[in-house]
Amino acid sequence: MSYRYRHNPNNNTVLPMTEDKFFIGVIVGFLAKCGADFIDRIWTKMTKSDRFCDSSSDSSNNKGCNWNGCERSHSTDSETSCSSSESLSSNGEVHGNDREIVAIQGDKKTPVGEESPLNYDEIKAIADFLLSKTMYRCQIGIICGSGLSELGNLLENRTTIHYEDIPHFPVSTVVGHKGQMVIGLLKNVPVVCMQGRFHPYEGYPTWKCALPVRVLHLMGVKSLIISNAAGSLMSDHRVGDIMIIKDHISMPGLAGRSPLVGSNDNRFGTRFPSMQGAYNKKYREYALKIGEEIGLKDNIHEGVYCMNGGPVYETPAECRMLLNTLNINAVGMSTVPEVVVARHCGMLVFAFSLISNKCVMDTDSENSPNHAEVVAACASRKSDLKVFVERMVLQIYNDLQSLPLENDKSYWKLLLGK
Ligand SMILES: O=P(O)(O)O[C@@H]1C[C@H](O)[C@@H](CO)O1
Ligand SMILES: Nc1nc2[nH]cnc2c(=O)[nH]1
Repeated sequence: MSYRYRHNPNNNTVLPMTEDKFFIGVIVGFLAKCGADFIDRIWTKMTKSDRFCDSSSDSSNNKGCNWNGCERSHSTDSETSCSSSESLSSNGEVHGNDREIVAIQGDKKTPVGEESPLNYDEIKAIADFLLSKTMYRCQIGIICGSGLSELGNLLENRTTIHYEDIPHFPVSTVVGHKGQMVIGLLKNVPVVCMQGRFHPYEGYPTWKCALPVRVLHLMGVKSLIISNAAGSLMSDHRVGDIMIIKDHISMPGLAGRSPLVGSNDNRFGTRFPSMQGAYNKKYREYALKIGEEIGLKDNIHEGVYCMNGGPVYETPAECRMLLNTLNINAVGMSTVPEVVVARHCGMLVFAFSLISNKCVMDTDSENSPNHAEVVAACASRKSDLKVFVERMVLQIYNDLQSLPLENDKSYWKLLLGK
């Protein structure tokens, strides 16, 4: 009988063992190692990249990961791979990689944090994709606020593109935001209309809330009509009134959440854009005039809009502060990132709030705002808004036809005011 020797680490001796026992030991050791590797691979797959980037059945929530976390092919950033540095917390709730942070609730993923903005080429690719779906070349864009999506249904001969079918695009998660882009004719004017927007409280960074504006810019849009639902702080405003926005205060912007945070691409605009005259004066004058002409003289106002982060509505104490200290007229949770990005790239902006509720100033009041009322208030004004927006589109379109050519210096003077 031949012997092999085995080291006993307990007492540092060498024990003899028969050759057949030795080979059985080698085979058992080999199988144990393979088993451990296999389990390790399965565990890694479950907890890291595959689970993080897998497409789940819920398209509304996995989109951010699929398009933006893993499949972005044009990025100049070398860290686009989805398995770069994700981590799973012990309670399984928050994952992150260099691209984005995703909150997991059950099997749904919501983007909650940092992700680098799309670059020029990526945004151009989205614009080209959308242009390939239509023969219209639109100079006017419309963004519909909560409950205001009906405006898009006015378009004739329209093409509808759902946000989930647009590469790199976020998806709408808020009631009253349809989540689709329509391109067609409004009073014979080619118009592109966003039926639904994105808000920071949905988990989107502000650059992503404003991403569609850059897309519209690269599609050729020159003037943007932006609508929102807002709570009014003014005693002379009524639910259903229109407030033409003349200026804004941006709570997220002042807190460092500007949509322009990050590297600046001069092809879009300058590093330090001015927001002076952001809300085009001529357009505001047209709107007041049109409002009067269509019988809304007592229902149309001008004012300053404040963007809050939401999703909570303001407390009565906050409402008193916004009115008495900051002189704000109406408050909402959107619009400003879109305006900032639009002005950065030289678009002309007209924005208005549909007053959907009166802000409650009294701490002991029984009244409180809710989203169903907000959406209903906007819907109840739809026929007036239809006429108002149609008239604005015609007026803006007429003006655009008399704009100088883009390579003329006076073009940029007109657009940027300098
Ligand atoms: O998208 P907008 O600003 O029109 O929607 C407002 C703000 C919140 O999203 C929602 C609150 O009711 O309405
Ligand atoms: N922040 C805020 N947003 C709104 N959107 C519609 N109404 C309101 C409101 O009262 N406050």
